[in-house]
Amino acid sequence: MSEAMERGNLWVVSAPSGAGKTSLVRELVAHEPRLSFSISYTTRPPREGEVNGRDYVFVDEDRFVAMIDAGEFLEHAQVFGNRYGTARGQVDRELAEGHDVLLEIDWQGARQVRTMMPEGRSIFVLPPSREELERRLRGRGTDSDGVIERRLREAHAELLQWSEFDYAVINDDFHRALADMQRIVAGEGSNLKASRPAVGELAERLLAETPE
Ligand SMILES: Nc1ncnc2c1ncn2[C@@H]1O[C@H](COP(=O)(O)OP(=O)(O)OP(=O)(O)O)[C@@H](O)[C@H]1O
Ligand SMILES: Nc1nc2c(ncn2[C@@H]2O[C@H](COP(=O)(O)O)[C@@H](O)[C@H]2O)c(=O)[nH]1
Repeated sequence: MSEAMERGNLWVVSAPSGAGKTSLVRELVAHEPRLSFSISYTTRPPREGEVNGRDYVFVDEDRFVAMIDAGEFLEHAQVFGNRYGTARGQVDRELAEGHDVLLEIDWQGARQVRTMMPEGRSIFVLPPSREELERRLRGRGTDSDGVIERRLREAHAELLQWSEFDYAVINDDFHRALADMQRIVAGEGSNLKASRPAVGELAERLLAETPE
């Protein structure tokens, strides 16, 4: 008699733009063979160096709306003036095959996933300061000043959600943050209840530094 395959775990990672979640998640997935990264769909134009099907599936507005109408998204949202969404089929398949799946999505998507898949676990990544967040966005060199300013403005709305997540990681030192994420996905991390005082203090400071 064959044993029933154990379903994989769903992980959601969110953070203000520029906090470093993509960099952390890429490293995490590279070191964790059990974990697969869900490639999102977006209407945002590709940045230099981004590859269709690796970084995102880049689609136009009509295709995105057709996918919404066909119920193909697990979650989707308008973020910084573009649409982003997670295709349901791939995630369901991976989980059914026993793989853990990681979604890197904004707070609106995280909220939708929390409602539909409450068994999922979520991680919020915080930058060490607003100044460092801006330095990282500018240093990345991928966005115009206008886009960077919009992302910094909208950091406030993202930061307001920190306490809705199960875990928080402060991305000050990259390797320490990566090690924290590795512990969390291995089931050995301290949840937010345990790390709440330090994280709460930083989150409040960041909220004060990033006006609405
Ligand atoms: N701990 C760190 N220290 C210094 N720089 C970092 C650190 N983590 C990430 N970075 C850098 O900060 C920049 C932003 O990182 P990244 O693109 O991963 O952010 P993000 O949160 O995914 O942003 P977005 O939501 O816009 O995609 C990158 O240039 C990255 O190399
Ligand atoms: N709700 C969703 N948000 C997503 C998804 N994929 C990415 N994102 C978020 O968008 C912003 C901007 O990303 P960028 O690549 O343009 O810098 C970032 O905060 C992501 O978390 C998704 O499928 N759904």
